[in-house]
Amino acid sequence: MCRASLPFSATWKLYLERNSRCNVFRRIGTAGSTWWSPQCAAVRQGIVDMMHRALREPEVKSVVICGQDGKFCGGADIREFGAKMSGPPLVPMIHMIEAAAKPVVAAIEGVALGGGLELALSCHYRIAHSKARLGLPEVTLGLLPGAGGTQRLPRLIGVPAALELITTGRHVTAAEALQLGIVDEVTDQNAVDAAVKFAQSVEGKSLDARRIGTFPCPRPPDLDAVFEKVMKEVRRSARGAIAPVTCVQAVHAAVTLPYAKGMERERELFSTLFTSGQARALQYYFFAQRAVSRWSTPSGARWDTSKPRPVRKAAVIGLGTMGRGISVSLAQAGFSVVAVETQEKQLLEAKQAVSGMLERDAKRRGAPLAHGNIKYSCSLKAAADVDLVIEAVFEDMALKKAIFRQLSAICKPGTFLCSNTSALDIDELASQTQSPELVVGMHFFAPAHVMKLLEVVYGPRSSPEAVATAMQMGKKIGKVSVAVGNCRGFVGNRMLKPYLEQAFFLLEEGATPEQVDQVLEEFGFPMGVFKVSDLSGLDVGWKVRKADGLVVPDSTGKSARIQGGRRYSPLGDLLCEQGRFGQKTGRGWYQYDKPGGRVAKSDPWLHRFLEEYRARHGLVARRIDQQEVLERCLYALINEGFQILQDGIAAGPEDIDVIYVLGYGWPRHRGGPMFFADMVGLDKVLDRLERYHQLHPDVPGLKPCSLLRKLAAGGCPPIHRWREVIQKPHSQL
Ligand SMILES: CCCCCC/C=C/CC(=O)SCCNC(=O)CCNC(=O)[C@H](O)C(C)(C)COP(=O)(O)OP(=O)(O)OC[C@H]1O[C@@H](n2cnc3c(N)ncnc32)[C@H](O)[C@@H]1OP(=O)(O)O
Repeated sequence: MCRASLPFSATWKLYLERNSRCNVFRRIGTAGSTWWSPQCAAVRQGIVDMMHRALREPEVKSVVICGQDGKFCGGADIREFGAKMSGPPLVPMIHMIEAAAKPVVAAIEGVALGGGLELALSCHYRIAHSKARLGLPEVTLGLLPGAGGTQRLPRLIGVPAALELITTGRHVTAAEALQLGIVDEVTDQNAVDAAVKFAQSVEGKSLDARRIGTFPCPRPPDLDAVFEKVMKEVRRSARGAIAPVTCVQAVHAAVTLPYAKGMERERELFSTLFTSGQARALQYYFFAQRAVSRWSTPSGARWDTSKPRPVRKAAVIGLGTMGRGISVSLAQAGFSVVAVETQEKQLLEAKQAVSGMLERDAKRRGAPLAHGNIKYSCSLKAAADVDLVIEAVFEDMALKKAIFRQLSAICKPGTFLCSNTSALDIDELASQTQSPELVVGMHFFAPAHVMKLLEVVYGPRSSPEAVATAMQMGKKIGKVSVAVGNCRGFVGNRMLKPYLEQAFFLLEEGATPEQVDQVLEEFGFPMGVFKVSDLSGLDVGWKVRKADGLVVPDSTGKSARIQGGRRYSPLGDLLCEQGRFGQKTGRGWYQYDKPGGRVAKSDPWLHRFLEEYRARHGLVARRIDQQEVLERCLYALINEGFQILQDGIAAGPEDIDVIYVLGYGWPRHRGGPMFFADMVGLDKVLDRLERYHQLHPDVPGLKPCSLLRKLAAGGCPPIHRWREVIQKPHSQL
């Protein structure tokens, strides 16, 4: 089967030059798809057979390998990794190509990624189209380039550049590939024609200096120091991911071992990664990120049946931190933006800040400045003729409602009205407007021009067209958009609540912020929960809790630890009462050298405060081990994830996992919270939650959700089968 419509599934053609004088080429082999599938075996078989013929037939003087439909090769078909490999193995095939006595030229159009680039590196010459992209992205899938990539690339472009490309998986443009020395020529014309011409020009020339496997690997004079430094940096940024570290080991082998031994080492290291849970998690995540674009809602609205409306001009209302970031994102993507802030002074400040952000970004990306795309105004009336509005004012329902009422009167009919609220009821906002079907949430994450995630929140009255338009708009501004239902906190912030709650309870029971944070950081989060709270500001949650009536003393005048029959920890409120709002005040769960300081230091005051708090409430501190910290925080969060699936707020586990990886720092190599639950075992998660709930019956967040029970009772089906078990509730959408 030919899957030529998929960019990764390049179909191979092998052109052999029959007669260089009259420039006639005969297509002698075509096979579909990628390395691992049956078709892929056919591809390799095709290449091996044709190479044998090309080498045998005296009239053939050179060979050009190219893809079909303008794509060289995106590498292996990830879905086939589990299958048994058949057909000729890849590594002997690339050795055969490299050893060929006639010149073999790779004509690279579209992409040459992973195994695709490794094949190209085995050719004697590489000619790329100017729009092609090349890279070894295996590390992002939990692997390393296992067909000689870690041995050939450092020989070709040097150790530092190869390490950078292999440990990050970064794709490079053809121009950069030329500069690095990965390709020999770049053309704006037809790359296959150019490669054929090139092949003719090198016929009969010696290939001794063209076989990368025979090159000595450049050896930095201070080899040990170089690798030690790189390893330290890679370990730090990998946050527990094993593939980047293993990639460094493989490149080290290229420098320290002869080629054949280096290849053996590459294979051994590849095998350890190939069967690892991290590779499974990263490959799951690869597809999850693509699956979220195929959104659906409980009422049956879907990505493929709902048409978005074109948006050319958009307004952003409120130019605080979020509004500024959103304006920058829209302007950079070419939208015409009206940025509104009602106070003149704030408008001026925002204008300066936005201009600075646009300038820095243009410089970083080498892109043109997008200043001209933004007009500033103090009046909501400036939004009269826009196609879509994103309201990003302070998180206050009364204020937002007033704005939605005004917008509904001011904007032309059909304008979509969106809110960047992170938790408030979208339907309540919609009820203020004449056309509630045009209202959806567009929840950005700070900093909005950097973070890739967008939660698109549909209310019960949002039209499929409004959801589709917001989803498409997200895509246009480079976000990964996930459609979610309307409830307090939507998906991300709703799951955060039980997680935070557990962290507070653990402090009450004897843990310290340092201990909890260390466990979470060792798990792979860039920052523990208390450091994140200090960064975002403790006062934000305090205001919400006050508005919810939670910040009240009990009958003895102490802060209440039970609210509505549920356990409640007032620790965060008590810190705020002391003016400790986190980094901004220089004090929070940690201390900082000054207000706005970034480096968290342990604070003896906080430890004394916790001891006094426990004494006041008759709590006896106990030793809490790492496992309990991790399980209580993560399983409470995961349990809420199951509840969200059960309530139909997220359509599938992939939506939750993408939100957590992109929005909340969940380590990618652990796939996301729902994938992690699947890896741990649903029965084990259930068992531990039951145990913790028995010990803490006044914490509803620890009571296992019925969907989790159902899945466990059903034999713990793998994650890709959960959707079959999730019952879709009825909705009016
Ligand atoms: C000793 C043993 C030696 C073994 C050595 C051989 C091993 C080789 C390892 C590899 O080659 S690993 C694979 C390396 N390649 C990649 O990681 C490429 C991943 N894909 C991409 O970067 C992009 O998809 C693309 C190719 C640049 C195209 O991007 P575009 O934005 O145009 O399209 P997408 O939406 O991303 O993808 C379209 C469609 O295709 C599916 N897909 C893409 N790549 C793969 C793949 N490698 N395997 C399977 N499926 C792939 C993607 O999921 C989309 O389909 P969907 O149905 O919408 O999900």
